[in-house]
Amino acid sequence: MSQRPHTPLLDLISRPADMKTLSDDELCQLADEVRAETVSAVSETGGHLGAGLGVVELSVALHAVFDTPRDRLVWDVGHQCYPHKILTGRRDRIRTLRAKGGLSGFTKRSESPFDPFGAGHSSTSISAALGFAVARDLGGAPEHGIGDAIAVIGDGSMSAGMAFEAMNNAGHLNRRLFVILNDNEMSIAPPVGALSSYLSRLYAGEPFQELKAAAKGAVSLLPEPFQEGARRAKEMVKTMTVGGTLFEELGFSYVGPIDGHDMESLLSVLRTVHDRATGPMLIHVITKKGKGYAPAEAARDRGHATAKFDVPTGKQHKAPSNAPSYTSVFGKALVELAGEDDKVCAVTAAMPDGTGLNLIAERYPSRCFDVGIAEQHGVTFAAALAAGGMKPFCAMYSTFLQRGYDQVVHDVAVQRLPVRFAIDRAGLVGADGATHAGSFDIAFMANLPEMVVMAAADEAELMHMVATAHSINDRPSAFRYPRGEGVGVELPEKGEVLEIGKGRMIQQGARVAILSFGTRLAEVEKAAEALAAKGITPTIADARFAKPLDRDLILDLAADHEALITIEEGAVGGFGSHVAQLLANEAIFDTGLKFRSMVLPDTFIDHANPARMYEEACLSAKDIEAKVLDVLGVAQIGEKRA
Ligand SMILES: Cc1ncc(C[n+]2csc(CCOP(=O)(O)OP(=O)(O)O)c2C)c(N)n1
Ligand SMILES: CC(=O)[C@@H](O)[C@H](O)COP(=O)(O)O
Ligand SMILES: [Mg+2]
Repeated sequence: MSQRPHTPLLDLISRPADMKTLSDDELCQLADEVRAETVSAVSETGGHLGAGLGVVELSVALHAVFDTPRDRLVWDVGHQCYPHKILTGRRDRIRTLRAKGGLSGFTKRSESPFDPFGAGHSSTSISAALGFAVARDLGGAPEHGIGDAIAVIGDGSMSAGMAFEAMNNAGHLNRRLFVILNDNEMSIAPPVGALSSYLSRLYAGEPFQELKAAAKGAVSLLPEPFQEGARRAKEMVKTMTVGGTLFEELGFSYVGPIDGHDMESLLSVLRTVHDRATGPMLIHVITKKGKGYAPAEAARDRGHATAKFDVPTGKQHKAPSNAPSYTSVFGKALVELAGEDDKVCAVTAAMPDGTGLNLIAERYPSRCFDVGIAEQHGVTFAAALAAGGMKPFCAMYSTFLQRGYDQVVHDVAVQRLPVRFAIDRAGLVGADGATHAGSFDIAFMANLPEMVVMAAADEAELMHMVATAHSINDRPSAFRYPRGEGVGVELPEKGEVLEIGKGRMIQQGARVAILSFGTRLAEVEKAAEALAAKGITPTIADARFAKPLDRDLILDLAADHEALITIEEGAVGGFGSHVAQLLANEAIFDTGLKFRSMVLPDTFIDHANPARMYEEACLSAKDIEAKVLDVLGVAQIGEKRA
């Protein structure tokens, strides 16, 4: 970080309009201050650091040149938006990032008019910016009007099909639209794929001053001093095997590559394109993830995400762990299986470390596939691996699997192919908030014919479910487990193959039975302790399977108890709904059984730590205890939590 003494300019900037009077030198100074403020804030909050540090100059330059919020600036994923938040009236709350009641870690429409489109999942920005451009041209938002539409998308996010669907449409619609390709040669992990290699080839070995404006019209859009270099670059590009850049072939004018940390280049190119562009334009900006903060620049993930840390050393303050994470238990179990069975293979969509597949990638690299941010392709690719005789484990976060859902239905389930879905980050995930919550997978997987759906109650159960999924060769299966540490149970040497569709009894009690699906079981057991003190001993069972249901277990529990309560870390439509359907169809409600289903509330829950989120969702031990007392008609002393 620059150490030069200066009068703090950031104190004078409460919104981008305040930047309009700053000189270019002052904008450079402002960028240094924004970088220091970003590092300082994230050291206190934790969060996504590296991506934001890489776009500090770009954020300042975009706000200096464009007229936000009238011009709609759309950040892809939104994990790089902290500098943007600092510049757009949220500096006073920047140290509340990702905490309950604080700023979101992503862009969010309800938070600020400077966030015209919310994000969290990748590769949506070009579609959104194009939508704004067309709304503008059709006279939308007549009160304030819509000016320009600008998408800022990273090289990793550019690999997704959705980005290309938008480019395809934008090239055809031919509206004035800016796509800034922020190329830092990083995704969360190093980027993979032919597109990544292509982008590198676009600037390999070229000094930045030799701006390659390969598009016919683009040369004239560049500032005078750059035009000669650009002409030469254009000649050079003509000699390449491709006829022009891929982006030009799609109907965009291409400008770049530009050094995204050189404010002078950024400002002059953005001013020129701002003044002269008529159609869609792609500006290729080269940046460094983690730029300007040495510990981030040196980290394997370039500081992509961090816990709170000490600024001078970069040392992160991580709470000591008491148990292995579910992710690592899954990753190790899969490596073991892959050692025993050479048909086992694995697919991740740009999350090798996050899903634990880094372990199999290291040990059996030829059987682990990082397909990039391409969940749809990843699922279909896994389907065909299965059709071709392999045993694929498709490991995705619950929230990102949503993007591959048609492929789950059409390519996997309809064809009854034995893809094993390892669904990580199931349930509420904490600081990433609503966009990343794994709330829907039980519902959207369990409604598919023949799909086997399991949820692990603890990390030993997860090992059994990996083994069980491996053994299912005639249909698809899925097992879900949450973010974070397990409960600390002893791990078996090897996972056991479970009997399909059979749950397990945890405790035999009377009057009320609690049937848990997944890791709420620990809270159920806590609630049972509190209930024991009140003379109530609930029966507790772990369903293990949402599909097929353990009919015998459920019907026995229903027959032997006054009340049956189901609980799961998922939205309505999941496990509890399937149990209710069974009870209704078997006319069990006619017998007077009291049935309650505890699910996530029908609302999107904002970021907080997971325990707080589950309290808000009324799925914690206290809520389970209250539900039992309520269903049994036992009077409760004390107040109900608001
Ligand atoms: C659909 C989807 N899949 C996966 C992710 C997880 N994810 C968040 S950021 C990221 C990497 C993005 O890389 P890039 O766009 O190059 O941005 P950078 O972090 O390099 O600035 C990934 C894989 C996501 N947010 N959305
Ligand atoms: C921005 C994004 O989508 C990812 O970086 C995500 O925040 C990762 O989540 P985990 O921390 O649970 O791996
Ligand atoms: Mg990147």
